[in-house]
Order: sequence, then structure tokens, then C-alpha cells
Amino acid sequence: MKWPVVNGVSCVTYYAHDHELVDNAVRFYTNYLGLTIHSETDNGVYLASDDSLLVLKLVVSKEAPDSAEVKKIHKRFEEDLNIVDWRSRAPGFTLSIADLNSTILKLQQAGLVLQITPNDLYPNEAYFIDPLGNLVGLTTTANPLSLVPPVKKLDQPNEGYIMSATVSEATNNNGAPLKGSKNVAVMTSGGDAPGMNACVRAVVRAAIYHECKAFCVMEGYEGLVRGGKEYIKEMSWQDVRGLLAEGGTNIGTARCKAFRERPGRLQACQNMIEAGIDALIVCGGDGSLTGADLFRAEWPSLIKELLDTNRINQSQYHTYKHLNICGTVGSIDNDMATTDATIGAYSALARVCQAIDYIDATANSHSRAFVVEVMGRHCGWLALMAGIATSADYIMIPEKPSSSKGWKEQMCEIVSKHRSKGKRKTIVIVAEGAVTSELEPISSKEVRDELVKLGLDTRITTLGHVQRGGTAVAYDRILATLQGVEAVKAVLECTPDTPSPLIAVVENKIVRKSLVEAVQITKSVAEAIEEKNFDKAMDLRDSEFVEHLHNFIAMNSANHNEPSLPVEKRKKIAIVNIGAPAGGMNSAVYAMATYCMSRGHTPYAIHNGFSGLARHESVNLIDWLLIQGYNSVGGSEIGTNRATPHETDIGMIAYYFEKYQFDGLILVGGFEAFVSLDELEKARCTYPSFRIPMVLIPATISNNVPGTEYSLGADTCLNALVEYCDVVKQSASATRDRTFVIEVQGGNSGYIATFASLAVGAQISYVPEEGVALDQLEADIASLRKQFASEKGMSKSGKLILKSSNASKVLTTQVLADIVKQEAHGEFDTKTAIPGHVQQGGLPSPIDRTRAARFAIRSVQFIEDSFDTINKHHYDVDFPIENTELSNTAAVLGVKSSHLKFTSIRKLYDFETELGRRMPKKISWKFTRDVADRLVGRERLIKELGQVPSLA
Ligand SMILES: Nc1ncnc2c1ncn2[C@@H]1O[C@H](COP(=O)(O)OP(=O)(O)OP(=O)(O)O)[C@@H](O)[C@H]1O
Ligand SMILES: O=P(O)(O)OC[C@H]1O[C@](O)(CO)[C@@H](O)[C@@H]1O
Ligand SMILES: [Mg+2]
Repeated sequence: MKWPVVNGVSCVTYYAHDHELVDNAVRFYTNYLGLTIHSETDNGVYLASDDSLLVLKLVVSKEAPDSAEVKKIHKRFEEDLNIVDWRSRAPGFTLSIADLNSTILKLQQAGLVLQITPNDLYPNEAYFIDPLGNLVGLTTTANPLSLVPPVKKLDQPNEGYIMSATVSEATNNNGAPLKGSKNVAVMTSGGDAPGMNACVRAVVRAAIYHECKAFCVMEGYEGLVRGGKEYIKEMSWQDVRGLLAEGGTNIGTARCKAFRERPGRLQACQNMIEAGIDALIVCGGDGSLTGADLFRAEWPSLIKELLDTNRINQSQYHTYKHLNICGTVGSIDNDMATTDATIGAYSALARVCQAIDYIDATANSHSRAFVVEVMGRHCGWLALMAGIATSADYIMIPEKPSSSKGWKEQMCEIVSKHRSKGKRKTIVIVAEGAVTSELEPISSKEVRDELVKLGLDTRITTLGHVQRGGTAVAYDRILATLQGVEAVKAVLECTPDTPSPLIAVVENKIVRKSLVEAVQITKSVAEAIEEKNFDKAMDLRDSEFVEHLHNFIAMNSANHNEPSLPVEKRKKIAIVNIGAPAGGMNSAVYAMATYCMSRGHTPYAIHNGFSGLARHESVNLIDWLLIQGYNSVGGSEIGTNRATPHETDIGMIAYYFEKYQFDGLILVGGFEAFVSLDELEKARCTYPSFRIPMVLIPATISNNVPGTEYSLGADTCLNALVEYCDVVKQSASATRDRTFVIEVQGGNSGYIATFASLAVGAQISYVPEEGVALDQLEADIASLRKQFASEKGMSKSGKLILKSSNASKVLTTQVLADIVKQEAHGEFDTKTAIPGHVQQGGLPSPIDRTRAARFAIRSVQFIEDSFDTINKHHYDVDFPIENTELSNTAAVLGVKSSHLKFTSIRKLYDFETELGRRMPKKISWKFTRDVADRLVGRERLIKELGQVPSLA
């Protein structure tokens, strides 16, 4: 794509008040507009187009965020949205019509505020607001826009939060709130999936919050076809209480034949109109959403036929002329295009991994082979991710088949090599839809027969519907809840011209996509497989899927295939765990070591942190056989502690680095690891042995490492906490009149408390960023009293209060519980529950295992890429300490909007960290607090997160 500069400007300079904003803008311009980073300085980034023309400079201004300058930018932004002649105001880019259209689509998919000129004067222009608040124009001088209908507003500008949804009120085009304007129905369809209940709860409560009536369509499309009050039921706030903790879908689901035929859809249309439904939210898989899309496309003809045959009257015809429909993706298969995850997929993955962990034990005992068949009719996502998370020997997925004979040879060769290296067990995972390159189905029995031929005592385990059962993991509850809230907002904001939305999760954000397009791309994956065009099928899967597959193959070839790097490029790379244990630490070691082996590097483990190294020279070559099984154990197998290099003996550490001639270091840990990396980077001028690439993989349940929105271990912790809270809530509900104050870990970060409260439906949460303000406490107690009074001890009315241990030093958990109890005046009872270190979790979650593998492999690649840069200065007497290129070789690997990004420790430590509080300056999840409160009807008095003084 070419990006010539218009208006005779060769360089456009934008100002932002902090590095984070510049990072967001850089991410945006590189991801969506195809620019590349030309160079970086301490206070800005230059971006260039493909043809190396300098077009954009993003600068960190010294001005404070509330400075006059920044206010001016915002004012201009607001004015610009209303002016007619934007052209004179906005710097922009000229594009071909095709590029313009595809860029506009990308921008819409990114959920950006977007305006397309609605008048004839400039029909070829689109304008958007970039992440710095600047108005930017895209122009073409070719044909008028034809592909994209005018869309006034889709969403707020992105910033990139861990699964955040926007929580602003639904508004019309003039910004007026939309309240009470619709009857909103939700249904679940296709195979049930854990998390569907959370979605139903969120839709019902968000609809009621917006003063709409909420309905549930029972039994999927079957209920829509049958109609009547039995199948289309109005729901109250209380009707969806307790749903978060329940698996499956309580409103029923079905695979409905009648809806596949036009007469069935005609009847469904009539039933919806008779029930007065204005908007329908469908939570289902690819099939259900294909049905929804067809229903949408046919609606005008259906409603016309109903009018012509007198099945509805004129007034109904006019009121319901446009179908307002919205999809959220609920399926364990994770096979819907344009969304990274479907509701239920990670819960099913958790079931699969748990089962394989169990099988591992018996397989190992008997030295047996197991063929494990997992679900997924047309998609290998479950098999692939389970393969990584359990370090299976071989996987078979529909997207990447081998030839009819080839798979047997390949599988047997790999399995034999693993056995010859001493492995006692063999696990082969077969996706239900696995095929050969000739599309012949591969059965588990065939696989077993091949393994038997190798002389292995082999069993088949078909996991079946166990995979769909059980309660949803934390991730699915959060995803489903945020998507349900967004779906309601979307249907309220839809106008007759708005394309039907699909609520997706992309880059860790909840965004609206086009339902039509998602269905089309999903169909093309199936078509590509049918045409045996497997490369195309892989291309159509998201890039993360492809990366995971490459990683699996690389890790699996460790220690038996010829390494992929030439001898002179092979290095010695060390890994160390620092800080408290966190789920995924062992997986990081396993992935780092096996990937190193596949490349030809030598992996070393530093045992028991820096103190282990300094005091006991605890360094070992990592042995392939010894780390088998690492994925399926919690804690830190190589040992971890909090001591930083300075706190131990940095000189001794440098000595051992020199002795072992390490060429690269990977640190896995939390804030202490962050501080350690800073110390090592600063010590490079004194100790040449630290002049090597160093990467930190954030791993802490507190999720407080600057430079990332997600740390390994946080998901495992959330699952452990959610399980604990479910049990406590069950007890509280059984006694009808009890509140529990649960103390949550997380240091000065309220991340865990906030996301757990969203996932369990806690009535109240207190976090360090807000403290426990007395007026808030008073309001919360008053609200609890009101609720218990209205329920009169007749229903399941247990309540949870989640308190971060550092939310207040004065109000300890016990004191807080005592105050609540006293102020309840006997109307309800209050107790405490302290999960403590249980929150570190037992077995790491599949999310933490698979992310750990991805992070570790990216880290090794970073070391390979950075080695030459720093090696040039290895022997310099005056090591250049203020050289950005060099300081970039000591970096934190972070998730930013689900992109993995390396940020130099210098930049993070010096500019983006509140050292005293051990926290990043910017908190990425503040909106999630609002959603959590809104869905339990809590009014939070403190709206802004930050350093709010607490009672402490
Ligand atoms: N092409 C279609 N036209 C009309 N309705 C359809 C179509 N495809 C599916 N549906 C409706 O959606 C229902 C569910 O579809 P399907 O059985 O494919 O499950 P799904 O939504 O893909 O979920 P999962 O794959 O997770 O079980 C079908 O029973 C049918 O009622
Ligand atoms: O429960 P049923 O109707 O037998 O369907 C099983 C199918 O549903 C899914 O679990 C979800 O689509 C598939 O993986 C599996 O093939
Ligand atoms: Mg499906």
C-alpha cells in the first residue's frame, strides 16, 4: 500500500502527553494503516510508509495531561466532528479506492470512531480520530465510495485493555441517551457452551439497566418457531441471579430443523412480532449465526409475506420493518472467524487439559500410549491448544492434514524418537474432524492401530460431552459478560442503516464486527478445506492460531531433529524465575528449553533465583527428559524467590554469567523480576557479562508489571479465586442472610479483585486504587440492607464483598466485616473468608500454559534478533549507557491489545512506573469496574481509578 503525503506536508507531527499514548498511536498506525516504525528517540517515534517516505512523527510533549495544549486538542476534536468542511482541518493520506475501502473496513472493525463524508461534495473521503485525538482524513480521487455504507459512530477510540468493554450509556447519533426504547430478547443456540448463562445474565441486566424490557427465547430457534409466552419469556433482574456459576445454558438450546426452512423462519418472524420483540441477541456458534444472518437477510420478504397474508397488521408491519439482530459467539469449537475466542472455548480447553493431565498419570505408570479424541467438527483449535498445554507427542487437526499415508509415518517417527529418548508415555490428540489431505476422516481407532504396531500398549479415550460440561472458567464468564453488555448497547444504538453487528473479542478488546462478513469468512474456511486448499484455510484462521501451530511443531522436534540454526548462530541462553510462584512459570521453562533445542541453542536453568546463583552456583543444563511434564505442574520447578541481584551479590552473579558465557537471559516473574532487569541493565557498564540480550516475561498473579496488560499466572489465579468464591457464595446463599468479606491478594493492584468480582457477581469490591472511602462504605451497607430486606430471607440471597488486602490498612478484612455486621443491625450476618495462597492456583490454566509457550518462544527469538546489536559493544571500556538501541536489548515482553510487544526496561522503569507503589502509572482495566458494579446494581461513588487516598 502506498501512502503519499497530501497537502504538501512531508512530516506531520502529533503530540501526546505520555509514552503510553504514543505507543497506542504507533500500534494503531502500524496495525491498521500499514506504516512501519522508521526510528525511535526518547521522546518520539517516526513512522514511515512502505516507500520510506517520512509521514508521521509522534512526540511526547512535556505538557501535563490537563494542560491547555491537550485541552485544545480535545476541543478541536469535538469541533471537528461537527464541522462540514473537514478537509481543510485534517492532515491525511491519499489512497486508491480499493485501499480506501479496505482501510475503512479495518478501522470499523477496530471499533474506531469513524465518519464518512455523507454529502456529494467529497464523496471519496473518510475521517477518523486517531488514538491521540487527532482528526485524520483518508481521501481518494477515484470512484465514489461504494462498498461501505455511512456509519456515524461505532465505538470509542481504542486504547487496548484486557478484555474491556466501553461502558458509556447507549446513545443516539446526537449523543442523547437511549433508554426504555426497546424490548430486547436473548437466546442461546447450537451446542451449549459454558459461559452462555453469563451472557444471558449480562444481556438481561444490561437491558433492564437501560430501562428496556428483557426477554429470553427458550430452547434456541425452536422456541422462536414455537412462540408464545412459554417460549418467549419476560425476565426480571432476579430471574438471572446465580447464573454465573452454572454451566450449560439455563434457557435451553437446540439444533432446530424447522428454522433451516423458510416456513419455520416465517413463523419465527410472526412470533417475534407478536411478542413485541424489537431486538434479538443470539448467542451461538457458526451455524446459529449463519441462521441469524439468513433471518436478517430474509426479514423484509418475511414481514411482507406476513402482511400480505394478513398474519400481521399494517401497524405491526411498520413497527417491525427492520430486524435488529446481533450475534455473540458461544461455542466450544472456537471456529467463528473475526473473533479470537468464542464463549466456552477456554472452558472446554480446561476440561480437555484436566482430562489429559489425569491420563498422563496412568499412561506414565503403565508406560502406555493414549489416543485422546477431542471435539471440534471442523476446527482444530481445541486439539492444537491442548497439544501445547499438555506437551502432547502428536496432534491431528483438520486445517493441517498430512497425506493419507504420510501421517502414519510422521506420527510413528516422532513417537519413536520420543520413546527412544526415554519418555514413558505417549499422548496423541485427535480432533473429531481430523482428516487426511484427501479429506478421508482419521479415526482414533486407526491411530491406535498404528501405535500398537510400534509395540505400544495403547488405549483410546474419547472425551465427548464432558468437554462441554461444568461451570465456565473465569475467562469465559468475563468474556460473556462484557460481550452481553456490549450487545445490548449495540442493539440500542442500531439504526435501520447499521449493518447487523457481531460482538467479537479482538486484541483483548470487545469490539463490534459485521455479522455478514464474519459468516462469510467462516464459510470460506470450510470451503477451503473442502477444496483441499489447506494453506488458504490456515490463512483464514487468525495469525495466533498459525503461530501456535508453528510453535507446537518446533517444540516437538526438540532433541531429535537437526537444529534449524547453523552452528555459529547457536547460543547459550539462561532462564530464571523471580518472585512469587505464578501459573505458567514451568510452561515458560519447558517452551524456552525445547524451542532452544530445536534451534540449536543450549538452554540453562538458574535454580532458586539470583540468590541460588550467587550463593550456590545453582546452574544446570536443561535436560529434555527431566522437563517432560513441566506443563502440568504448578509452582516453579526450578525454584523462585524475591531476591534481586543487588539484594544478593551482583558481583558474584556477574562472575557466574562470565563463567558460563551466557549469551542471553530470560527472567520470568513479577515486580521483583522487573526491578532485577533494571538492575542488570544498569550494571552493564560495570560488568561486561551483562552485555547480553535480556527479556522479562511478566508472571505474577497481581498483574502489576509495567509494560504489559497481562501477566502469566493472573488467569490461573482468577480461576482459583472464582472457584473459591463460588463455594463461599453457595454457602452464603444457602443460609439466605449472609454476606462474606473475601480477602483478595494482588499487592497494590486491584486487577484480580475487579475481574473476580465480575466473574462471580460480587456485590461489592474494594481495590487499592480506590481505597475504602467511608461514604462509599456507608452507601454499600445501605444497599445491602435494602436488598436483604426486599428478599425477606426467602431466596438465595448470599452476597460477596471482595476486598483487596491492600485496599485499606486500617480496615482489615475482619474490621470491615465487623463494621458491616454491626451496621446491618441484625438484618443479615457477615463473615470473613481468606483464600490466601490458594490464589496462586494448583495446576496452571491452559491460558497461562499456552501464553507462556508463546511468550517464551518470542523471547528466544528476541535474544536471537538482539544479539548482534549488543555484542558489538561487549568489550567497550566505556559502555554507551544512554544508547537507545542498546537499552532496547533489555526489555519487557508485554501484551498490549494482545499484540506482543517488547518495551525497553529503561523506558518503562524511568517513565511508566510508580516505583513506590510497585505499579504501572497507567491502569488498563478501569472500565471493567464499572461493568462489574452495574451488573449487580451497585452505585460506585468514586469514578476514577488512581491514587485515591484510603483510610490507611
Ligand atoms: N444455514 C442455516 N440456515 C438456517 N438456520 C441455520 C443454519 N445453520 C444453522 N442454523 C440454525 O442454527 C442451529 C444451530 O446450528 P449448529 O447446529 O450448526 O450449531 P452452532 O450454532 O454452530 O453451534 P456449535 O457448533 O457450537 O454446536 C441449527 O440447528 C439451525 O436451527
Ligand atoms: O452435542 P451434539 O449435538 O452431539 O454435537 C456435538 C458437536 O457439538 C460441538 O461440541 C460444538 O459444535 C462439536 O465440537 C461437536 O461435534
Ligand atoms: Mg458450529
